[in-house]
Amino acid sequence: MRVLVCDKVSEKGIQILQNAGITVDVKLKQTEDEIVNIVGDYQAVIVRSETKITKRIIEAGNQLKVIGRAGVGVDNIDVEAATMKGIVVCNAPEGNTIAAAELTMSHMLALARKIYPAANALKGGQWARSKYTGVELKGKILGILGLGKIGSEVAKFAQAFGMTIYGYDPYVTEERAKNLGVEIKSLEEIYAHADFITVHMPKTKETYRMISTEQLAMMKDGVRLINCARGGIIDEEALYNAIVSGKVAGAGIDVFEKEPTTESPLFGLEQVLVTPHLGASTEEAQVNVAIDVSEEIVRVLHGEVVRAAVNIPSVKPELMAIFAPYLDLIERLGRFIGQTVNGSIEKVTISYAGDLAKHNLNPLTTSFLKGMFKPSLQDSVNFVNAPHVAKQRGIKVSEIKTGDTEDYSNLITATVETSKGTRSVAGTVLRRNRGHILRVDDYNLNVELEGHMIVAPHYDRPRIIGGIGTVLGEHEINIAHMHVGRNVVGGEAIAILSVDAAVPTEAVKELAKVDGVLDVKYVDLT
Ligand SMILES: NC(=O)c1ccc[n+]([C@@H]2O[C@H](COP(=O)([O-])OP(=O)(O)OC[C@H]3O[C@@H](n4cnc5c(N)ncnc54)[C@H](O)[C@@H]3O)[C@@H](O)[C@H]2O)c1
Ligand SMILES: O=C(O)[C@H](O)COP(=O)(O)O
Repeated sequence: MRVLVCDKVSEKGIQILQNAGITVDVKLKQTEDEIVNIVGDYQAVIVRSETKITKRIIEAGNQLKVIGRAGVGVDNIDVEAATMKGIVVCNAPEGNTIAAAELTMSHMLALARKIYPAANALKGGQWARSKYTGVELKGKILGILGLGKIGSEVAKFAQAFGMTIYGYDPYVTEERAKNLGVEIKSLEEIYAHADFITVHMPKTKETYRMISTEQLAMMKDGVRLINCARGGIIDEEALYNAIVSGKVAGAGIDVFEKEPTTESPLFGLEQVLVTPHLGASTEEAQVNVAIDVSEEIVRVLHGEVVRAAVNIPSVKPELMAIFAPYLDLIERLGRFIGQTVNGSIEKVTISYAGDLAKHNLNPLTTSFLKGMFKPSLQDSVNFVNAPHVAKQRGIKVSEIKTGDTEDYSNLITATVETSKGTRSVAGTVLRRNRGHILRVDDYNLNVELEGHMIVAPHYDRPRIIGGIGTVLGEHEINIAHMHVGRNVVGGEAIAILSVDAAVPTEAVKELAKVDGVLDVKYVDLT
């Protein structure tokens, strides 16, 4: 296995990959074309924020299984293109939190005390004390937009300086904010009252230029702004104008709309303190993120559970112990359905009953979809792209949590509606963690979901089962188990056979001709 490292990462991470038997090629500062030419030889790529992993690169990466970001932001990776190709995108979400929060505080303190212009003046030969009188943080209001990992750390640091913290984050509860000592406020309230405002959210359609001329005008005179998150969240031109007009007293900017950059009107203003995207650039953070992303890449390449994938649901290890047998069961239910329905699939409803229903069931539903598409899409569908394949095909997927476990500790029922009808299967995990199918449509049964199976709805009358046995015998296929489910004597019934070998298409056709057999499907669960 080979990993291509496109941006500078700590040796500690590279050692982890090498110790796992992975060949590591470090090729820095490559153009898109250069990467396109070589990426086909690699199963994994590692980047920081410099190298852009574009759709072209992803399309050329025929063996790519994972793109690792040694850091937080994945806006330099075309995650959608990776997802559609079934490539895991993972990051190192925690390793540089403290580094970025400390840089934010550095900017805040430096702005408050005018350290940058004062230092420059002194080095330029001016002993100008009164010109560089600053303000204190104590007693001031800090507005934090984005109360995730870094925003939360900044809140803690700033409280230690005696600041009052106002926070805005539509995805954070009042309870969590209260625990952090943050007062949740609207954006308007923050703009009206904050002495310092710092942004800590990802760059999205919603956050791009979310602080522009209109918002700056709503702010308190003399406000100081900090952006150590992503370039473009604060509109650079609007900021420039607001500083020149005197509305904004200062700004600390670590990230820019266009990177790298060595030219910006902001660089000409002494009230602006700039750093070249140094938020994560501490020795400690670089070791942390390199280790985290490398371990994640080893896990992906070894087929283990991924912890920090941004495009698949990750499962905590303790939950994984509960989920593991059900992930296997539900994938098999999906494969069973995928091979037994007629017509094109329009809707999938999965009902979960029992203790399982307490958890986020996204990984289980994804596993079902992966299994359902597997017979038609083979290896082009995986845990990463299965929900997107469903969406792309216009298939509606929903989950229901119910209480009725029918005496099993957990029961999963999947119902698939197609252009030609509905198929429903229910299953659970029984002895030795084996997945069992307990119901097909209205028929109750109990069959282990494995190996080669035949599903044959038929009329409940003599000689049909015998006819099926004769055909299989003629093809030298041994029957291991057989279960027949029926609801009304003489009505319709279903036969589910477990057989010891693959059933050739010819045999399936012959089985379908047995008088009284309504349909025959061969299910391969090997
Ligand atoms: N300067 C650097 O070198 C550096 C280093 C690390 C991280 N970062 C960047 O800092 C930012 C925050 O990183 P993090 O690790 O704290 O991420 P995080 O995911 O833990 O937190 C981001 C927070 O932003 C919130 N959010 C999303 N949209 C929002 C909106 N419209 N308004 C308000 N809040 C919103 C989310 O709910 C979340 O709580 C990211 O953009 C990351 O890329 C920069
Ligand atoms: O999102 C991040 O983790 C930071 O922006 C750090 O980027 P870097 O790894 O290029 O320093």
